[in-house]
Amino acid sequence: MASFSVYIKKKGTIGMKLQTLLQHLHSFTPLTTENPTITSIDMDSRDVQQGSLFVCIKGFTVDGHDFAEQAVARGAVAVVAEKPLTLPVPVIYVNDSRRALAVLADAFYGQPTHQLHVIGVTGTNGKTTTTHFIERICRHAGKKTGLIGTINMKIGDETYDVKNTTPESLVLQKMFRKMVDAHVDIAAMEVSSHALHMGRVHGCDFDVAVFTNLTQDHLDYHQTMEHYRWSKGLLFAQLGNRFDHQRPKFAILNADDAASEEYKKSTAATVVTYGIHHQSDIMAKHIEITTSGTTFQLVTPIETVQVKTKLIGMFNVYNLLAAVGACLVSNIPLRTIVEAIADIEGVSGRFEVVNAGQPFTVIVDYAHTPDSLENVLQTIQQFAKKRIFVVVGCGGDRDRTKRPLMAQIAVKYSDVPIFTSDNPRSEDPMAILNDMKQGVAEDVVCIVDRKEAITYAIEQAEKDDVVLIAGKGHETYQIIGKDVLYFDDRVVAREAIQRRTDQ
Ligand SMILES: CC(=O)N[C@H]1[C@@H](OP(=O)(O)OP(=O)(O)OC[C@H]2O[C@@H](n3ccc(=O)[nH]c3=O)[C@H](O)[C@@H]2O)O[C@H](CO)[C@@H](O)[C@@H]1O[C@H](C)C(=O)N[C@@H](C)C(=O)N[C@H](CCC(=O)O)C(=O)O
Ligand SMILES: Nc1ncnc2c1ncn2[C@@H]1O[C@H](COP(=O)(O)OP(=O)(O)OP(=O)(O)O)[C@@H](O)[C@H]1O
Ligand SMILES: N[C@H](CCC[C@H](N)C(=O)O)C(=O)O
Ligand SMILES: [Mg+2]
Repeated sequence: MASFSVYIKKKGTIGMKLQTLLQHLHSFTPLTTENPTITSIDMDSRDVQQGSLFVCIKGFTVDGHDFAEQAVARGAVAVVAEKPLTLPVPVIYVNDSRRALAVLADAFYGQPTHQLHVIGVTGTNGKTTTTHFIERICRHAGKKTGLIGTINMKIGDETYDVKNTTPESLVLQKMFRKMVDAHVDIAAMEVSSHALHMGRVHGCDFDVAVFTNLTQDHLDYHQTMEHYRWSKGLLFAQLGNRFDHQRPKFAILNADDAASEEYKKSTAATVVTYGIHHQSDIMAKHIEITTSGTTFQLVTPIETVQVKTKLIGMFNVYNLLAAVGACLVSNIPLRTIVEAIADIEGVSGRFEVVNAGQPFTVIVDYAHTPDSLENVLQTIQQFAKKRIFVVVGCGGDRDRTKRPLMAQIAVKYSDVPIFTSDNPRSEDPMAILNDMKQGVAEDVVCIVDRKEAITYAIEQAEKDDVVLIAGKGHETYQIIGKDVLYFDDRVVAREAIQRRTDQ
């Protein structure tokens, strides 16, 4: 709360004196005595308006320092930089401008996470699903909620577009401020390994940290599984190292995933475990999955209750257990949680059924990792009466080593695998398909155009078959080269079904 008193809000604009703001950069001795009023902080020169403090970030693509002059021309009154710059406004030099940005943003927006109950969810798969479950349970309990993740950011019903699963610190702190101003009680957010490693969440005062699972993804960025596991572990290691009984911190860990042992050791927070196979604080027992839903006995330290949900798939039982753990330590009554779970429909693009009256089942799912693809296909195998088709591709400019693995899984668990493009980005779509083919011995149908691939599957499918369209889920675009083209698996599938019906 220290800086809250200096956070000024007048006539719709906010402002803070430069010298006051700089006091938060503790290791820094200001070289300037100038003291302009800072009305915004920006990391993108194109967003700068009069009164901005522009922070130069060395990116993966370009160097923000190269845009400092442009930022000043647009009205920046001070600049934070790592390298010498000659500018007509004060320049504040720091060793690490991304880290400085996190500190400044937290201070500028009045340390909003100190005034919110923040639940962070990390793990390879299930972050979006689990945060959405937490949001729905909290709403059912009458709480005003905030949500940050892959699909969008939300305050109550209001939605905001996102570029990243976990945005940069500046975007995050601004959103948390908005949440505090809107009287949000609980915010649930996805915390990606990239964000943890790049320090996008420095300054976020999490109350609860949740771990879903760890399997292969993002080796393009992390290089090794050890680095990936360690990066995710930062959420637990940074969860506060003191026992503030007014504001206890909790780590909710998946006892069935080996990485939890490491995370348990790295956190000083109270650990609550959940699981199905290993003894844990919160457990699901006697699980029964049918095509219309799942029931299980939910064992908690409070009491054991029966749970009924419309969701299917063992992975969703795990996601529910993670959400139950997060909500219980956030003081949501168990009975309310169970009531809410009974109402939960799926999450957009996650095991989403496309029904246009066809005699076979079409499912769109965001599985884009080997483990998620395997989980989804295993779930489909449990209810499929006839053949399973899978239309799948792998993203360009992403972990190449997962391509042959995903291909192998598609072939292993389906009768008709069809390899196609996901988001090729800057890569040659044929080269991605070739990487996939390296994983399989036999010839697989390859149709580079995703629309054609989906259409092909739908035209071949017969009564009681299941068509899984994997990888893009809720996405409403396809990135080919630098072009972001409108594309929605659900719409393409529906149109293909319609064309077939009309024939
Ligand atoms: C590899 C990576 O993480 N890149 C992130 C990075 O972009 P970048 O380094 O390329 O930025 P840049 O374009 O070089 O720009 C550098 C600086 O110059 C500034 N600039 C640039 C142009 C200009 O005209 N003026 C200007 O000031 C930029 O605003 C920026 O401050 O910084 C950007 C701003 O924070 C991010 O949006 C961007 O995420 C890109 C879109 C991305 O795809 N990231 C992926 C890998 C990612 O982070 N994924 C995880 C989720 C994974 C999961 O769900 O499992 C995520 O959290 O999203
Ligand atoms: N707990 C889980 N374990 C394994 N697979 C899962 C789990 N939950 C969901 N999945 C599968 O992973 C896909 C992605 O789920 P979700 O979007 O919740 O994950 P995420 O962690 O948010 O992914 P991203 O890293 O892209 O943000 C789902 O469509 C489903 O196929
Ligand atoms: N958060 C994931 C999403 C991948 C979705 C998939 N459709 C792709 O483009 O690879 C990533 O950025 O790696
Ligand atoms: Mg997500």
